[in-house]
Amino acid sequence: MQLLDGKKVSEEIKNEIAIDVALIKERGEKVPHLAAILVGSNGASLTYVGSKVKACEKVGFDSTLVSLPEETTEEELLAKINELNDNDDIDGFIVQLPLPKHIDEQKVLNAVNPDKDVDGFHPENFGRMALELESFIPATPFGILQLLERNKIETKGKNVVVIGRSNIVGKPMSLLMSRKAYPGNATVTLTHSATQNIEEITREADIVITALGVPEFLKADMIKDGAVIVDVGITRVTDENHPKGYVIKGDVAFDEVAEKASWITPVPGGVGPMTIAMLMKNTLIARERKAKK
Ligand SMILES: Nc1nc2c(c(=O)[nH]1)N[C@@H](CN(C=O)c1ccc(C(=O)N[C@@H](CCC(=O)O)C(=O)O)cc1)CN2
Repeated sequence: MQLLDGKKVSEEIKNEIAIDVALIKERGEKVPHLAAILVGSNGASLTYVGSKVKACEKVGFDSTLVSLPEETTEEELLAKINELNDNDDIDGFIVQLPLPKHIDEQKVLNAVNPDKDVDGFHPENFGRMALELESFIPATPFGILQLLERNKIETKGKNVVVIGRSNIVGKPMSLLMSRKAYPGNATVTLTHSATQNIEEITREADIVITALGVPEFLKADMIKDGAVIVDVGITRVTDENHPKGYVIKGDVAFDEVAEKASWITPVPGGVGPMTIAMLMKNTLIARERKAKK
């Protein structure tokens, strides 16, 4: 078994971005500027947004964190989004998900200017991605593509099984793996909560990408020998013996699955850090596209 090391690959990508930023500075141009909107104080979201701000510092971007209280209304959030849409200094921005239940998530994502939508969640970007046109690719699927490509994993003609149909990971991932370009050109099965006998489907997979959020869902007897396993799950499970009070569990029963897999992502240190690195990449792309206009 070989590790699909997201920590290592994400550092490589951030170093490459930092070199590009140094060149931007040398030319006397403005460095990319990412803004993040966080509504409420969900512990995991605070961590992720903190990692995004730290990554901006590392690669040399400007960053702005907009923290809004849990009680923020949909109208107030939409007003903030319009402000960022109109602010020429901001190249790209994200709205950290999930949002509090009283806010309509899709309505909010629809309000982001597609040119600044570095999460790739706006319907225009999603549609363009599906049509294999230039678009922003959501950071987690983009990160998985990079992990496969940089480890030279063959995908053409392979059976890929995606578990989970979220708009952030499962749906875009299934579209990307079925597109013509590498990594892709695979035969894709998108499974979800209504899928029956899922183990019969996963056992046929050359590559399993699981984004379910159920700790240790994928067991060794559900995969075939030599399969590539990509674990997107990051569930916080309470553990009073741990200094943080929780441990992070993936969707994969790592030890037993690793014995059968050819490649596997660890959790933590797999897909998570790639998500952050690819958000940086999308922000750089947003800046470059704007500079060309
Ligand atoms: N607007 C968005 N919201 C959310 C996204 C997203 O891409 N855009 N994805 C997830 C959360 N997420 C980024 O926002 C994210 C999740 C996990 C990690 C990560 O590095 N995880 C570490 C463990 C960190 C920890 O919990 O201590 C790892 O896997 O090694 C980064 C980003 C939902 N919301």
